[in-house]
Amino acid sequence: MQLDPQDELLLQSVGNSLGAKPPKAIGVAVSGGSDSTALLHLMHQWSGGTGVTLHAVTVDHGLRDAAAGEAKTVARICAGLGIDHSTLRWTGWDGKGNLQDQARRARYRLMAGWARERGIEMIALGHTVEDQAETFLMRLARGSGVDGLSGMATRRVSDGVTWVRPVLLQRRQDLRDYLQRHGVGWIDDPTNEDERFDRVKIRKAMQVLADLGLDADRLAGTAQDLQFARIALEQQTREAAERIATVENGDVVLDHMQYRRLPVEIGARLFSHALCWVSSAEYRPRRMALIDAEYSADIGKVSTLHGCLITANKNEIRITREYQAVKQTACPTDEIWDNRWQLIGPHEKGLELRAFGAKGLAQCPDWRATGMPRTSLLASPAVWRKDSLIAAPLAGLGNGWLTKPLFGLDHFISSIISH
Ligand SMILES: Nc1ncnc2c1ncn2[C@@H]1O[C@H](COP(=O)(O)OP(=O)(O)OP(=O)(O)O)[C@@H](O)[C@H]1O
Repeated sequence: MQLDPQDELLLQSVGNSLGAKPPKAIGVAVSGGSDSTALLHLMHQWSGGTGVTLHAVTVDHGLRDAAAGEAKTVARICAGLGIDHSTLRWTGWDGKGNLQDQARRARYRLMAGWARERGIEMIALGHTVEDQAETFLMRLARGSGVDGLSGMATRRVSDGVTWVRPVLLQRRQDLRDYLQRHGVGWIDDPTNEDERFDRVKIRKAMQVLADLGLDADRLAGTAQDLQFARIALEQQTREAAERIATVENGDVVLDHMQYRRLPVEIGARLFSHALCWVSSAEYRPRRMALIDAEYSADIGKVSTLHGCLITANKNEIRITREYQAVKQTACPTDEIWDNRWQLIGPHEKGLELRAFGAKGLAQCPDWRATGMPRTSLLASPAVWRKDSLIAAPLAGLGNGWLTKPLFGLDHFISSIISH
C-alpha cells in the first residue's frame, strides 16, 4: 500500500494507542465490517518491522445464514495479508433473555479464551467515534448515570486480556475513505439497517442531532469527560473503603459512624460494591433498592438485597451472604464454592461442599465460641456426606479441613476501580 498524509495520521494514532512497548503477539477482532477491516489493514501496516505478530479472530454467532461465509471472507483477506486467522463459533443461545446482549458477552468470552490459549495478551477492537456516541445516546435513553454514560476506554483489562481500541478517535467515514483509497472492500451487515434494533434507530436520530451541533465528536467528548468523572469517583470510593471497610470471614463490615459522613454518592458506591463483591454479582443493584437497603441499615433494620443479608447497629454495617441465595449451591470438595471459598483437606468422592445452614448449626453446639455471627455462619461453606456434617472449619469443626477465602480486603479494595 502507498501511504498518503491521512494514512500517516491514522497509523500514528493506531501506534500511539498500542503503547510504547506493545506485546509480541496482538489479536485483532474482525467482523468484516468497515471499521474492523480498516483496523486490520492499519494494524498490518503498522506492524511491519516492529516484530509484532498479528492474529485475527472472527466470531460466527450462527445467527445469520451469511455469517459463516463472512467469516470465510475475513479468513481469505487475512491469508492474503499473511495473517493467521481463527473463526470461533458460538452455539450457546438458549432462546431466553436478550439475544444481542448474550451474543456480545459470548463474543468477548470466546475471544478472551482464544487469546489466553495462544498466549496473546492484547486484542484490538474496531470501535469508532460513532460507536462511542451511539452507546452514549442509547444509555441516556435508558436513564444511565455517570458510569453508564462514561465512554468506552481506549484500553481496559478484563478476562485476563488487555482490550485496546486503536480507532476509537476516528470517524467511520475516515476509515471508509482509507479503505477506498486502497481499493479494499468490506462486508455490509444487513442488521445495521434493521430498524428493529435500537442502535439503528439511534444512528438515524444522530443524523438529525448533528444539525443541532450534537454530532458524534461532541457526544463522544462528553462521554470522555464523564469517564474522567467516573475515575475520580471510583478513586474516592476506594479511599473511603481503605478507611472504613474490613473483611471478616467473607463479610464486608463498614464503620457505621464513618459511613454516615461519606458523600451520598460515595456511600452508595461503596455499599453497592460490597453487595456485588459478597455475592459475586456482575451487575449492580438498582438504585432505588440500594437506597431502601441503606435506609434500613441507617435505622438498624435487617434487609436483604442482591443475594446478601444486611445487618446494622450503631457501630457497623455488615454485609453477609444470604443463606437463601446459597442453600442450593453444591459442588465437589475440591472445587470453588459460591465463587469465593476453597476448602483444603482430605478430598474424597461422595463428599460435597454445601452451605452450613441451620442443619449444620444444630450439629455444632459450640459455634458461639467462634465469635462469628449466626447469619454469617449459616451461609458459610461446610463439608457434607449426604446429610452428615463432616467439617465446618469456620464453625470450629475442623476435622482435618481448612477454609480458605479466595479473596480478602485487598481484593475488595482494588476491585472498586474498574479497569
Ligand atoms: N463477529 C465478530 N467477530 C470478531 N470481532 C467482532 C465481531 N463483532 C464485533 N467485533 C469487534 O467488535 C468491534 C465493535 O463492534 P460492535 O460495535 O458491533 O461490537 P459490540 O461488542 O457490540 O460493541 P459494544 O461493546 O459497543 O456493545 C468491531 O469493530 C470488531 O473489532
